[in-house]
Amino acid sequence: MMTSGKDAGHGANPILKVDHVTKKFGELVAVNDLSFTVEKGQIFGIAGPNGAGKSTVYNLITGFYPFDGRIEFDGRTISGLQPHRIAQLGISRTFQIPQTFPSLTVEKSISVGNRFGAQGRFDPAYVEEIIRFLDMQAIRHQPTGQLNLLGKKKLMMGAALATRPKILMLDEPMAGSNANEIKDLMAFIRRINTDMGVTIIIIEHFMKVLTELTETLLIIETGGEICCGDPVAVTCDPRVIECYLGDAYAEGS
Ligand SMILES: Nc1ncnc2c1ncn2[C@@H]1O[C@H](COP(=O)(O)OP(=O)(O)OP(=O)(O)O)[C@@H](O)[C@H]1O
Repeated sequence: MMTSGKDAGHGANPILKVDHVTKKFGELVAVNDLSFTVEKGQIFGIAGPNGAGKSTVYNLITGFYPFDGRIEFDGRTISGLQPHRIAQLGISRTFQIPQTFPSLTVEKSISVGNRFGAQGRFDPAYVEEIIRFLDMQAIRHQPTGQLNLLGKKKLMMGAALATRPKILMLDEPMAGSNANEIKDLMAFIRRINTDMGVTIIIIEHFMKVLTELTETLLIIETGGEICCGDPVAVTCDPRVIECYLGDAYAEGS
């Protein structure tokens, strides 16, 4: 079903509402009166050309910059809160280039995430659960700097999950991965959503990943919405083909 992200707040069970949000860097309008709603339990995709404002949207949700408009998470306004406070309320994110502490072991890295999310309290049983979920029991004492790219990506998601988020925001998780790794990561992301019950927002350039994985897809350009709705319908939208996908994609799909 094709809807508009502007219908913010009309979903059955919203967990995140971005409501008329604008962010300017000097004269540059990076995010322009953008509204969208993410439903609890969803995998929600965001795509658009380079410089469209996708990462800035993540930075606004996670509290890195002040902005105009309002963001509501799980029934409360989070606009203006500090990043660590937003993280502790239950929004966690990963980065396109895996950010790990190279000299820390797998187990310690997951523990750091757990301590941070629980504001210093530590739950070793939950750390154990995450290590099992990652299938990293055999390499728990290995420094994360020795992991391959796929391992680092999963470890970064595991450390984020150790904070016990309600929403996990992934920034181009497939970047630099081959076809087999993409398949593996897609299955892993599905398990985070279904087995752990975590709502997921994913920025990605691989449209096949978005059409297979997401339930709702938002396309933005120059900071504003182009369209939002069922991912297959969105990729057939002439405005999306014109501004982002190009005719070659439309002919090949
Ligand atoms: N801290 C900043 N200061 C000034 N301009 C910024 C800042 N962060 C982003 N921008 C600008 O805002 C616009 C949106 O950038 P953003 O990184 O959000 O786009 P994006 O869609 O994530 O792009 P990409 O797909 O290339 O990662 C760009 O023109 C960028 O140069």
